[in-house]
Amino acid sequence: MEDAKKSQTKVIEVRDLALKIDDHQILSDINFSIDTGKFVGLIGPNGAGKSSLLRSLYRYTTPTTGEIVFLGKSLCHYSRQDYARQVAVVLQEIPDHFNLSVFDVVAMGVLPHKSLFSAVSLQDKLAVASAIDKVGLSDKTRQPFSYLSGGEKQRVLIARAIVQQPVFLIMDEPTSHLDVKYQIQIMELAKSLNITVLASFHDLNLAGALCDEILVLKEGALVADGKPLDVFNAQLLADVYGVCASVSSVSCPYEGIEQVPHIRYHYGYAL
Ligand SMILES: Nc1ncnc2c1ncn2[C@@H]1O[C@H](COP(=O)(O)OP(=O)(O)OP(=O)(O)O)[C@@H](O)[C@H]1O
Repeated sequence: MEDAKKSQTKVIEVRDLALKIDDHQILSDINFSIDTGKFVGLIGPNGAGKSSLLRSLYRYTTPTTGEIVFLGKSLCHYSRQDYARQVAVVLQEIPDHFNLSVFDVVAMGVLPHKSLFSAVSLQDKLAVASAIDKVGLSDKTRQPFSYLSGGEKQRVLIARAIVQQPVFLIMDEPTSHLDVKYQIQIMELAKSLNITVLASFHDLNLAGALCDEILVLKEGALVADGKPLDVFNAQLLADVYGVCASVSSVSCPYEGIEQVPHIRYHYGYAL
């Protein structure tokens, strides 16, 4: 089974996906796949359907039509627990983990791997402590989660995902509460996990610098996908976001990538 998982080149395939709620067509005709180990950014303006698409992928929402295939098998053939063991989710809304400490919230990451009533082992505790350290919150390990700032809570949820050791990590605007240092740190951390990631972004320069591939949603449809340098251009930014911008190519700090796009917005054009 482990070997079968590793040999899959595609972690996720989305085929002809559409989502309609009441009379509202939220997503239509979505087709894409993500290869193992890729870090993919999902971008698009407010209301484009990014969260709706991600919700379908982590099984919160059932698409109206189409199919999602995870590691070669249709999602409907996975039990909830089996899927939860392999897919971690970090959301922009921060759940209120009433009365739980930072340690307890991060330790929830080991639960999908445990049978009912089995205890958290010493090895689990070390993994939890190590993940808390990685996100820079060791000094807050015993603090109640509810006392943390929005950015600190977000970092705790990333630590929980690290502990879960998923095959696939889905992140819905994970940097929305973070200051610029932690925006970069958290996304670099997600990248360093060397797992397959699909993350939605509003910061296009951050997405362009970090992602192997970009998916662009507009009004519920996938209008572009490819490498950041191929996707980001002035025409696309005008068409999708209605902004005037120029895109240049700059050298990249990350190993294996030579050039990344850099977007410069021109303000005042809408006046
Ligand atoms: N349960 C629902 N019922 C009706 N409409 C919905 C529902 N969920 C989402 N929508 C609508 O679907 C569209 C896409 O919403 P979604 O939250 O997926 O967009 P988004 O790209 O994530 O936006 P943002 O960048 O603002 O977070 C919006 O018009 C939203 O109002």
